[in-house]
Amino acid sequence: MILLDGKKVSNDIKNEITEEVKKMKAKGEKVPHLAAIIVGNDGASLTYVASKVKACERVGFESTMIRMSNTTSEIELLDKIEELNNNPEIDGFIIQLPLPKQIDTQKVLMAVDPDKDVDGFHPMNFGKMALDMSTFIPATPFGILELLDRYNVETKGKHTVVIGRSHIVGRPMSILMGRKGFPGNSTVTITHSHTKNITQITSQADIIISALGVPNFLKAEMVKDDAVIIDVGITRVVDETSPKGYIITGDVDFENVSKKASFITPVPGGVGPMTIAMLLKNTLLARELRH
Ligand SMILES: Nc1nc2c(c(=O)[nH]1)N[C@@H](CN(C=O)c1ccc(C(=O)N[C@@H](CCC(=O)O)C(=O)O)cc1)CN2
Repeated sequence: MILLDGKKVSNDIKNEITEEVKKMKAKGEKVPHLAAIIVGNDGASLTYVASKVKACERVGFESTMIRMSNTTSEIELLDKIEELNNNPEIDGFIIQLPLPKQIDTQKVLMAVDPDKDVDGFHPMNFGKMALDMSTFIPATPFGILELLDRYNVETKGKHTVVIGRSHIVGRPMSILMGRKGFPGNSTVTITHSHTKNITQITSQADIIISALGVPNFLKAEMVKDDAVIIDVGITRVVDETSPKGYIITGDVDFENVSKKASFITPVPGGVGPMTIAMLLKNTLLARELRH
């Protein structure tokens, strides 16, 4: 079994981006600037945005974090988005998800200038991705493609089963794994909460990408020998004995599934760190497209 080490690969990517930024600085160019809007006080979301800001500092990007209260109205958020759309200093920005209930997420994401949409969530960018056009690919699926690429995991002609159909991971992942090129060219099945007899489907898969958010959902008996396992789950499970009071748990029963897998991502240290690295890549791309 080979561990797909997202922590290591994301560090490699950050080092590569740092070199690009040094070249920009040497030419007297302005460095990429990422902004992140966070609405509310969700602990996990605050951690992720803090990691994004830290990653920007590490590679030499500028960053701006905008905190808005939990009671922010949709109009107030749309005004802030308009401000960022029109701010020439900002190359790309994200709105950290999930958003509080009073805000229509889809409406908000559609308000982002597609050229600054470094999360790749705007329908125009999603459509471009589906049509194999060059665009911002959502960071988590982009990170998974990069991991498969850097570890030379064969995807052509394989059967990929995606568990979960979220707009952020499952849906784009299913499109990307089936597209022409590498990684891709695989035959994709997408499963969700209404899928019947899921074990029958997962046990035929060469590659399983689980983005369900149910701790230890994928058991060894659901997986065939030598399958490639990508675990996108990052659930915080209460654990009084750990210093933080919780442990991060993936969708995959790692201890048992890893004994059968050919390649597997750990949680933590797998797909999560790749998400941040690929957001930086998208921000670099946004900067290049604007200049
Ligand atoms: N606007 C967005 N919102 C959300 C996205 C996104 O891509 N754009 N994805 C997730 C959250 N996310 C980034 O925003 C994210 C999740 C997890 C990690 C990560 O590095 N996880 C670590 C564990 C960290 C921990 O202690 O909690 C790991 O897996 O090793 C990074 C980014 C939803 N929202």
